[in-house]
Amino acid sequence: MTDVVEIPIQAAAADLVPGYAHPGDAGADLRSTETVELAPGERALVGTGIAIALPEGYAAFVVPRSGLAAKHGITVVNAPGTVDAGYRGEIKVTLLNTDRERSFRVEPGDRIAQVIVMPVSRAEFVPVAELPESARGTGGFGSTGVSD
Ligand SMILES: O=c1ccn([C@H]2C[C@H](O)[C@@H](COP(=O)(O)OP(=O)(O)OP(=O)(O)O)O2)c(=O)[nH]1
Ligand SMILES: [Mg+2]
Repeated sequence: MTDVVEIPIQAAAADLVPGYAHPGDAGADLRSTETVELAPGERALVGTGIAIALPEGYAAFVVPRSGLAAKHGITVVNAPGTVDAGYRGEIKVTLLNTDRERSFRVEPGDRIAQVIVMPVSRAEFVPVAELPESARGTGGFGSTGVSD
């Protein structure tokens, strides 16, 4: 059993409290409080009816559900959406329908995305004249090859 982080939550209804489907799951599902019809290519900011108080040193990340993505082309525009520890507002999900032909309808109570709680470091960015060398150096964006 890994550490469990206790997170105070205010939920508009008890069934909106995010739940893990299985022991060991990283993502807890977020539910919609709204009815939304997403036309092909359309996006919407969808309420989840919850607000949380993350401990300092943690963040929560709003990410898509793979089933909605694979079957319906539903994703989260800004994935991973970042919920800061100090944020006390309602967590919202920027849902996007990437399907070119089919609309997607969200009903209240539907599981629209998931949230992952993680410890995060706070950085101090220190300007320097030279960065330390590394094996990768400045190579990126496909420098090791793209297709194989
Ligand atoms: O998917 C998301 C992403 C963010 N937020 C909330 C929590 C987060 O702490 C706040 C601000 O997010 P972010 O910093 O990504 O947005 P911004 O456009 O930079 O807004 P701000 O100027 O308020 O920081 O919005 C959500 O509810 N859902
Ligand atoms: Mg910001």
